[in-house]
Amino acid sequence: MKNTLRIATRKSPLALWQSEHVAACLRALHPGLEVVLVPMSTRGDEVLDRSLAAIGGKGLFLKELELAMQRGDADCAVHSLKDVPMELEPGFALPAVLARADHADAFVSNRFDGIADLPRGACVGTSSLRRQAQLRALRPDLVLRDLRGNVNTRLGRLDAGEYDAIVLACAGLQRLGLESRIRSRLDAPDWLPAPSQGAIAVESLAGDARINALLAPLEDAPTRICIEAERAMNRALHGSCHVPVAGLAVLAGDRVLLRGMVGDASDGRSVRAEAEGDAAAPQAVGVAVARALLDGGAGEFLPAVT
Ligand SMILES: NCc1[nH]cc(CCC(=O)O)c1CC(=O)O
Repeated sequence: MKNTLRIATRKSPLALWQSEHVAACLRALHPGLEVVLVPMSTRGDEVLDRSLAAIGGKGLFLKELELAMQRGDADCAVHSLKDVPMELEPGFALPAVLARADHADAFVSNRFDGIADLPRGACVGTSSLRRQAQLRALRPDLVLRDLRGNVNTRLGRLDAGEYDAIVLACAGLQRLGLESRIRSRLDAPDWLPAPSQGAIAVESLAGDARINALLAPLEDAPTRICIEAERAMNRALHGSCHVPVAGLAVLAGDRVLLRGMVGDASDGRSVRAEAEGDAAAPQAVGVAVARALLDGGAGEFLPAVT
């Protein structure tokens, strides 16, 4: 068998950048390995006129890529980890999470430097319930409008004057060479990103030992610790793109500190909690923060937690 590894990827510029990045890392790690991309379209990319929540958000960007792996048309898939559901489909694994890039959100505008500078009633574009909840909490007067599509599409609509400002992930802008569009970083502790924001993960068939051995050296251990805490919190809250859950873990030596937030996108009320624990057991920290959030009343903002 030829020494080849095929990466299934979405076709958006950001997805292609991320997959090319993983391909370049793999070529450097394994001289002689031929690494090719298999670009494909997913439902999440095609349906742009409805919110992700309305078309059944969960795994929307993954399904077609997983089917390609199951058919044997691809060996692995590259994802933004924040778009990966908390529970993978049976038979799939995440053998590698790469070193996290910038985790923060970006305030992007052609006229204003930050949220505090927006005039009363200004219009901000974002379809993320998490971003909407945090904007509402800071500025109840803002008009929040949906904004979907890939990063370039969203910037184009800002530039066309449809919004006074939009919120995007810093990591996506940086990867696409658009860092100069960031007017200010929205960062912890005041503003929290999506769990796993800024981290790239590689998905594969759990039983594919040859591929998983090739992917293993891409892993970044500190990033894995942080995202395990964030994803355990999100899992315990039944978090998904239907739910405004935010969270960020940071490592300090052998300790991991996790901050979490659950909010209401319509009225800006929110609950926050944080916990610290042993970096050897990050999921316990995630569960502790989820419990503290629920004790603080977060259940009211969550559809399905029992
Ligand atoms: N929801 C789409 C998405 N998924 C991952 C990123 C950014 C890159 C990352 O978080 O790693 C983006 C764009 C955005 O939120 O602005």
